[in-house]
Amino acid sequence: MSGPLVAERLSVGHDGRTVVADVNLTLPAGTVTVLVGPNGCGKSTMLRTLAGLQPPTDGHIRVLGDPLDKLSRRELSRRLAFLPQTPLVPAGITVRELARNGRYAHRGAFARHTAKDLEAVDWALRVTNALPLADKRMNELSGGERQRAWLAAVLAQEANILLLDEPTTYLDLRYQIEVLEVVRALAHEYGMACGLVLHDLGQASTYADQVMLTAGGGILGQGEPAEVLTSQSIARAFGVDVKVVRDSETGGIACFPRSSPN
Ligand SMILES: Nc1ncnc2c1ncn2[C@@H]1O[C@H](COP(=O)(O)OP(=O)(O)OP(=O)(O)O)[C@@H](O)[C@H]1O
Repeated sequence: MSGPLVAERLSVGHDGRTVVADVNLTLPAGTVTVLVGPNGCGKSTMLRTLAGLQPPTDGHIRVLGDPLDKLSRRELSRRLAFLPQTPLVPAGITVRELARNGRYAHRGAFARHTAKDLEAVDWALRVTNALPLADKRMNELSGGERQRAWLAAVLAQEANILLLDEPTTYLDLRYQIEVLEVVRALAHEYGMACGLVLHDLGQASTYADQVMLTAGGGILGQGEPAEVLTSQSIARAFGVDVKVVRDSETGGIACFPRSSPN
């Protein structure tokens, strides 16, 4: 499979210690890929490595055909946008200013914003339903509003690839759905390659075109949610005995515990 983001025989980790080994992964254009797995299995490490924020312990990553480690920070930012779990908010900044900062990769450090920059910012604010928040300061927003503002900022970057680390954390159900609907639209309507980490297997199976199940230092399954997220694979990955019920309309699953974890 080809795609804007391709990793071959990728191993990731920290301080020379490999956390996930030997992964082949493609994020195709126009699809949502969701990484799931137990706490500490290496999902964030994987995403940060794919985003170029830390080097792999082994293997190769290509971004739009070019080796990631050969791209300048600015060139990489034009191709790939990353939203970490807890991004730091610059003091006193408004939502529109934050989104404008997302245009950094498209202009010089001291250059003025062009009409194209302003257009991209407006588009990003509109798509994320953040236009009504545009002139509010980030520190005046609720968690859900702030998350939409961050999403607008990474969208304003107009990258081909979007990586989001647990974008639904701290959000109530409505905002979780809203963020996931935006991500799905970005993939299916705008052709972006979206990769995100989620803990909720129901949401992962509903919104993912492909799922990657990580545990025990490797990949237990990769493919369509219905193939990957079974009671057997969930038992192996999470050490829990669950009955998996699939909703025929949405493809989403619900997990019902059959016994307590030991
Ligand atoms: N900066 C770091 N330095 C050293 N080890 C780290 C660092 N960050 C994470 N780790 C370790 O790497 C492993 C994987 O962590 P990671 O955060 O990638 O897991 P995760 O699957 O995202 O977990 P969670 O679901 O809890 O967010 C863990 O053992 C963790 O302790």
